[in-house]
Amino acid sequence: MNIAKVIVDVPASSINQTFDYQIPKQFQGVLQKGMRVIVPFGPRKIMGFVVEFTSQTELTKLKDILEVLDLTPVLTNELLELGRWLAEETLSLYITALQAMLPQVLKAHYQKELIRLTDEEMTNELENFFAGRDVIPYEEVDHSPVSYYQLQKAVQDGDIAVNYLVKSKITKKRVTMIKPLRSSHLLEETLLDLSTNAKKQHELITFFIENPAPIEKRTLIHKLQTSNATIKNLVDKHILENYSEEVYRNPFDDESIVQTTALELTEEQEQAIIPIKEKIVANEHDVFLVHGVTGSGKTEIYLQAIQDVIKKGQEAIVLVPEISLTPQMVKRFKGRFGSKVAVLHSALSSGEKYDEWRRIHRKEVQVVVGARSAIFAPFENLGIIIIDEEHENSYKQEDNPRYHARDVAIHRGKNHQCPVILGSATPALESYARAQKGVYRLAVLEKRTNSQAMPEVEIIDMRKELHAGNRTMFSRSLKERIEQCIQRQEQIVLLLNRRGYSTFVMCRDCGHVKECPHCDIALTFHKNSNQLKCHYCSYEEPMPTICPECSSDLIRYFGTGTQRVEEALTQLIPEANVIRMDVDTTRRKGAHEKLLNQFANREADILLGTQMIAKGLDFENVTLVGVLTADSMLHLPDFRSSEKTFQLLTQVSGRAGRHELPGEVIVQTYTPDHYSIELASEYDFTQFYKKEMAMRKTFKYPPYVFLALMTISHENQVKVIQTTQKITKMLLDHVSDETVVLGPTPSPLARIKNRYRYQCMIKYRNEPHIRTLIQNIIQNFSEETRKDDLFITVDMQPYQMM
Ligand SMILES: Nc1ncnc2c1ncn2[C@@H]1O[C@H](COP(=O)(O)OP(=O)(O)OP(=O)(O)O)[C@@H](O)[C@H]1O
Ligand SMILES: [Zn+2]
Ligand SMILES: [Zn+2]
Repeated sequence: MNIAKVIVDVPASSINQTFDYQIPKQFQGVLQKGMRVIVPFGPRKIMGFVVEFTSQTELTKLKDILEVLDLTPVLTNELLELGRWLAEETLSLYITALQAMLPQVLKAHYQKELIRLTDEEMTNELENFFAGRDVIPYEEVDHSPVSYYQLQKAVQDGDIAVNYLVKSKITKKRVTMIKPLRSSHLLEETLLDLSTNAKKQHELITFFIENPAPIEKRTLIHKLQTSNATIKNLVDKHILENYSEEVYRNPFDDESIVQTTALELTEEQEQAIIPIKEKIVANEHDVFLVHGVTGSGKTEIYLQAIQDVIKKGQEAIVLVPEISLTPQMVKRFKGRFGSKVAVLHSALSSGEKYDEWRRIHRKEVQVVVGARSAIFAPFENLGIIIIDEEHENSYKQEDNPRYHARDVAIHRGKNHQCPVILGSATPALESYARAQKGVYRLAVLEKRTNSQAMPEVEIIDMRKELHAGNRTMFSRSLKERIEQCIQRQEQIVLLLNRRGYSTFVMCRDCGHVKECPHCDIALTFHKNSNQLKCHYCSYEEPMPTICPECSSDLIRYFGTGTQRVEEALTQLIPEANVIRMDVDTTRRKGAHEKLLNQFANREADILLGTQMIAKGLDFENVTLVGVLTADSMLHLPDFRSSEKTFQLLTQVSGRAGRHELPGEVIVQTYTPDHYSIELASEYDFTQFYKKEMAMRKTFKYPPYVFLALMTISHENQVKVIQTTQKITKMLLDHVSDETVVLGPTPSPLARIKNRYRYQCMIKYRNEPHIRTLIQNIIQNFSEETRKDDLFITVDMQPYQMM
C-alpha cells in the first residue's frame, strides 16, 4: 500500500478523478487519508488530498509525493465520503466539495517565482530586471520591460528557471510575552544597582517584583504607560526576557457571559423534547420538525437536547442563519455550555475562523454554533444536528458546490445515527409537506412561553393613505402608535423590507432610469459618496445633475433606502431617537453588536433596519413593530415570493411583546388583500400552507416537482440563445413525457458584466438519470467552455431564480 490516490487542486472537469503517486519512504506509515499533500502535476507543484491507498497502479512510472502538509488528517473518512456524495448530488467537482468543508486558510495558494541559474552576464533587460537578486516573484514580469519571449528564451537556454511554490496560508496568531529572568529578590538587588535616572526601568522592575508572572507585552505597555525601548533595554541586559507564544484568537468576550441553567420546560416544550431525547439515548437517526410560534422557546429545547448529547460524550452542530448569529444568540449557547462552544461566523477574520476550526478539530469543544458551512465541522461522534430557522434561504449555497445545508445535515445524521432537528415558526413548504407525509416527525408549539397572545396585527392600506393626502411613507396610524410608544418609554422595531427595492435614480420628466452599462440593472445611489454603483460588477459613476436623455435637472433618486427613512422619520417625529441598522452601518467589525447593545440599553427608541433585524432578536421592551413596505418582495420573479413574504412578516411580528408587555404590529402595504399578507397577520400558517400548496400544484413547483436550473452565459447573445436552444432540445429528447423543460428564456438578470444570460428550467418528478443526463450535456460543450469562454452552470435545487 505505498501508492496514494490523490484528488488534486485543479478545478476542471477533465481532472475530476484521482491520480496515483508513490509514497516516499519517509512518509510511509505516516501518511493518512484526508491529509493534504503537495504533488508534482505537469510542470507545477500543487496541493491535493489523499483519499485512498493502493498497492497497484496501471501506470508504469509514478511520481513521488513531495511534501505532506498535515500531521493529522484535516478531513475525516466520513467527510471524504460526504464530499463524494455532495459532488454527485450537486453536480460539482470532488475537489470543490472537499475545499468547501475546510476553512479558507487551509486552501493552498500558489506562487510562481523566477530563479537565476547562471553566473554569466544575461541581457541588459534581464540584468536590470533581476537587479542583483537570485529569486524574484513571477508577478514582477507584468510590470517590467522584459518580454515573455525573452523570458522563454532564457528558460530554454537554461539561464533562468520558473519555480512553482505552494503555500498553505496557515497563520497562527502569536503574541509577545515578557517575563523576568531573575527571581524577585534578585530583581530588588538589580533595582539598587540601577541609576536613579532610569525611572522608567525602575517602574518596570518594581512591577515584576510584585507580579512575576509572564505578561503580554501589549498589556504591559498599556498598563505601565511604558515604552518598547524601556523593555528592550532590560531585555538586552538579560533582566527580562521576551518570547512569543501561540494564542487562539477569541473574538467573543467570554468573560462577560453569565452562566445559565436549564429552565423548567413548559408542557408543550416537554412534549416536543421527549421523542428527541429518546432518539439521542437510542443512537437513532430521525428528523424532527419543530414548528413553534416565535417566542415559544424552541431555543431552550435545542439547549436541553444538546445537554443530553454532551453528557453522553457526543458532539452537537447548531446552524443558525448568518444574520441571526448575533452576539445575543452566541451568548445563549456560551451561557449554557461555556468554553465547550466554538462559533463559526463569516464575519470572523480567516485567522479567527481557522482558530475556531482547530478547536473543533482537536476536540477541545463539543458544540459548534455557526452559519451554513459549520455543517462540515469535523466532529467524529455527532449526537445531534440542529438547524434553527430552517426555512432560511441562506442555508443554500449559491456557488459551487450548490448544496443545501439541510440535505447535508440529514446525510450526516444518517452517518452518525443521530437525530436532526429542524426548527422554525414558518417552516419551508418542502419541510412541512414532508412532516405531513410522515417523513419527518412534527412537533408543534402553539403558545409563547410567556403565555401572552401573539401581538395583534393591523394592516394599513397605503393607497388609502395617499388618497387621504398623506404622501409620507408613514401612515397616520403608524405615526400615532410610534408617538404613543415613545411616550410610554417603550421601544419600536421598524422594518424596511428592502429586497427588490433600492435607491435607483430616475428622471421625473422623462422617466429615464440610470442603468449599469454592463449589467441589466438599475444603478444604486450611495449618498455618502454621491456615487451611483452597480451591485453586480462594481461599476461606479458620479450622480448626474442633469438627465442624460432629456437634460432635465429633475433627476432624483427613488425608492426608500434606510437612510432616507431615517431622515423622514426624524422629521416627522423629532423626539424619536433612531438606531439605523443596514449594510452601511454594520460594515465595521463589531458595529452590529454595538448597535444592538445600545438598543438593548434603551439608548434609542427605534431600531430601524432591513431584513437583518427581523430575526432572532429578543428585547423585552419592544412593544411595537412596524413594517413599512410589506409587499416589495411580492413581485419578484420567484415562485417563492409569497412564501418569503409570509415568513418575513411572521418573523418580524414575533419581535414584539416577547416578555411581560403585550405587543402590537402595523403592516403597511399596497396589496392588503394578498393572502400572504392577510394570513401572516392572522398567524395562520396552516391556511397559508394549504393555499400555497394549491398554487404550487397548479403551476408545477416544488414540493410537487423537483427543479433543475441551467444557466448559460456568453458575451455573444446569439451564441447564448443557440446554445440554450441546443441544450433544451437535448434535454427534451431524453426526459420522460411527464417532465417539463422550459426554455430558452432570458434570465431575470439578463446581462451581468457584459455577459448575456439565458436559462432553461427542468421540472421533474421522476428522472432517475437526470444528473447523468445533465452531466453528459455539459460534457458535450466542454470544448466551448474551455476555449470560447462559454459558461454553463447548473443548480439542482435553485433558490435564486435570477
Ligand atoms: N420553559 C421556559 N420557561 C420560561 N421561559 C422560557 C422557557 N423557555 C424559553 N423561555 C424564554 O422565552 C423566550 C423565548 O424563547 P426562545 O427565544 O427560545 O423562543 P424561540 O421559539 O426560539 O423564538 P424565535 O423563533 O422568535 O427566535 C426567551 O426569553 C426564553 O428565555
Ligand atoms: Zn429625463
Ligand atoms: Zn454592472
